[in-house]
Amino acid sequence: MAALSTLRQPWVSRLFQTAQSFITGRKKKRNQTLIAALLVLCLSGGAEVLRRRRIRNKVEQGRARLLVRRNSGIQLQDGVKQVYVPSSATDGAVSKVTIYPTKETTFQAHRRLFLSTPVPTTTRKGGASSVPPPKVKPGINLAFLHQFLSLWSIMVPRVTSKETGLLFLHTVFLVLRTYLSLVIARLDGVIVRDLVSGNGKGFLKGLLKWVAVGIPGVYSNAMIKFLQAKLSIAFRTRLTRYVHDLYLNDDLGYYKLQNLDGGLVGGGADQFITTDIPHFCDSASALYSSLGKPFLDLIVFNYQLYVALGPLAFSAITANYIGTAWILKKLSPPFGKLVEAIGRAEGGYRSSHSRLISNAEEIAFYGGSDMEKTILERGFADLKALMEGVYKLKVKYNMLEDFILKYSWSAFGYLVTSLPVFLPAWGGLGGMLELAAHTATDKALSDNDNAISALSATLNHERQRDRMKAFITNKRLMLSLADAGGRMMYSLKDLSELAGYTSRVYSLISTLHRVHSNTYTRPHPELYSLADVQGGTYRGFDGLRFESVPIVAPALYPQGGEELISALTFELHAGEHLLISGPNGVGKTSVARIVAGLWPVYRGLVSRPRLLGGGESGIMVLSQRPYLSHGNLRDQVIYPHTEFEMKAAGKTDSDLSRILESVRLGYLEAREGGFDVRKEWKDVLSGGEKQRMIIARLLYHDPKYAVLDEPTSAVSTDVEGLLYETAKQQGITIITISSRAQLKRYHTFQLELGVDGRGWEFDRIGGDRERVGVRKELEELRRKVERVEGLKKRLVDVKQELGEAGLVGKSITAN
Ligand SMILES: Nc1ncnc2c1ncn2[C@@H]1O[C@H](COP(=O)(O)OP(=O)(O)OP(=O)(O)O)[C@@H](O)[C@H]1O
Repeated sequence: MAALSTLRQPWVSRLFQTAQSFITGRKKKRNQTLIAALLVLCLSGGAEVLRRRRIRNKVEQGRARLLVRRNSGIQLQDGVKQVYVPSSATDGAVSKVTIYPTKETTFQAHRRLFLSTPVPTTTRKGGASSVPPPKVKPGINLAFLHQFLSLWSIMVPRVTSKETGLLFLHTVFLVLRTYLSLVIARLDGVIVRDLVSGNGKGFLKGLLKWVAVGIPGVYSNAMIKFLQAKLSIAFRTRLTRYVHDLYLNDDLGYYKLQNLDGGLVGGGADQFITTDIPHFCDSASALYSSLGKPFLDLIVFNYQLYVALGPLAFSAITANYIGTAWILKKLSPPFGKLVEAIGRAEGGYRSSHSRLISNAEEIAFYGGSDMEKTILERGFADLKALMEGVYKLKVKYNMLEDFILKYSWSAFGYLVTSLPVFLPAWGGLGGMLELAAHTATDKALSDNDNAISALSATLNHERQRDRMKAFITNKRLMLSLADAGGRMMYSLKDLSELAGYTSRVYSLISTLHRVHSNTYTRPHPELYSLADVQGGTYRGFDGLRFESVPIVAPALYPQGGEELISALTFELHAGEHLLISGPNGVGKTSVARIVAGLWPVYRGLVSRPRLLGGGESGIMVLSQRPYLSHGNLRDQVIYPHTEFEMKAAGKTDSDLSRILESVRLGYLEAREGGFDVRKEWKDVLSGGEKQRMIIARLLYHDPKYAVLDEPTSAVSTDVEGLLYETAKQQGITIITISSRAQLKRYHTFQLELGVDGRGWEFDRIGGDRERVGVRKELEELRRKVERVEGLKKRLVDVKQELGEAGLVGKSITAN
């Protein structure tokens, strides 16, 4: 209590206040200082972060530019790759793209979608069979739905994926646009009403609202187009990466698609990937807005008209839609099929051009431009004829479509909007208003009262204005509805075209899946069918062994292959170099194709090293035609390694210089301006240089075994010896495919193919059998020489006899 009373003293409270103000003042100041300090700290921290980020960006940009120049990327965990691509054509800026590979489990899950199309085909007895028809005609049918949904699962893999966000945003703007159309329809009616009734204030207010609605209107229109393009790119990215993962992997899809599987009709895989996928994506993303928006409009506007005009109008509109859709569907040409046919013709025409580009030099040597022109013109004429046919069909269809959708629908629209006026009992809300107005006027007239008559005239006037407003609003709604309906009907055509693209993209992916999973199930009577591969390959053998393996040239599935060599058997170990020889076309290169897994092992067993490439457990196959890749000089030596892999393997540019030196290509680095220079190497290097470059590649990868197909046909004999010696010194066991007998000296064994047709002989060079063979050949030659000597002697004798008889002139000599 005493303490309390002390506190109540005025001087105490004054002191307390002074202290408090001092403290709060100090506190305020301190707080201010603290805030200022914090602000300075934040600002300087932020500036530092920005500075570091700028430096990091600069370093990263520098490194990225280097990677772009060096044709390389960064390999992350789980096969994730980071590549850099130029993002601006002018300032050399690059942007980072992270590519996630498709998981094997995803492919497995998708197989059931792409390898068996569950199209129910009801048999006559009523039973259902789910066997997929080999080729369903593209069109709006169940197969299309299945194909589209299968592709959709690739384009939008998860609910949480980016594409779902884009679709959602797209939908938001579509709804917004529909809402704005509704607002505009109402506003239109109000403005006309105010104009007719001379209500200036209301008219101006209406105009202002009209302009205000325009701003979100144009924004939503622009966004719809933008999001449609974004969607198309997003779909294309997903599909292209998926296809790349199936196309370019260890299963050699890119080879098998052309040489073993006949699933792709009309154009090569390039046409499908670069043309059909984009067409499909554009068409799919456009369809979402061209179908989604009118669909939404139909629901909203129909409801509005139902309220305004009544159930009769609604039923008439619905019947009109169904009737129109039925007529158009009945009379429309098969757009899906036509699109597919055009795609096929485009593919053929394009592949003729690609062939011309890749064989330009050979064709130029022959002066074959006339022949090539004929081929190209024929291809284009096919395409043109097809396109003209399609456009002719489209003209008729467009006339019918326009007449129905524009003229007959407008007339129908007027009819429906007049319902409340002429048939008020059937005219919904509008009709009810009309009826109410009628009753009021009639009452006024029957009352015969002047004041009420005047009121009735005003009511009449009012009714006319409302009628005008209702008519304008309903007419606009009808126009929007007709537009929406029209777009729905037009999109029937788009849908058919989409079906055509869908069919092509689906056939690409299902063929790739079939190659990837080796699913050839259709039974076939042929002996060597892809559905009847009984042999196998064991990867992990230190050497090369064939056990009763027939060499079979495959035909496109479902046809069977042709046997070239029967049941080949031989075994080879490290250090035993083999020469495979035989006449042209007998199947020498085919042995390499089987080793590399390009062709199937129909019967028997092939055992080979584990990897197809360099290193202790690798076998490398170098083809007859030297392949030079896109990229710089370094890439030619290290192919198929990237620079990143080269560094990971502990190799440097000076190692490459040494290798080039050893194949007598040391001058290239200086002549071409270093390892980073990019050129079209297949045009820059001569035939011999190309072959030496391929040997350099072999020395770089340093495999334990190497199959070389005619590796030195274009190099001089001294270089040939040097190349073989260098490769052997490196410990590479060489299997050469060549019919040149002088290569025997570099090999231990010889495999002769085509002995008595499909036979073969495997023997040690200089071995007993060969020695016996050579001896036999020598004896044969000796016998022939003896016979020649005998003939010569006989000739001299005959001449002598004839001379003595005086029958022959002096012109005959012994020679
Ligand atoms: N992709 C293929 N599909 C079907 N048959 C093929 C294919 N490639 C080659 N052939 C055929 O297989 C046979 C053997 O071809 P291969 O290339 O193995 O002959 P080769 O003995 O190496 O001939 P060359 O000495 O002329 O190089 C030839 O008749 C050829 O026409």
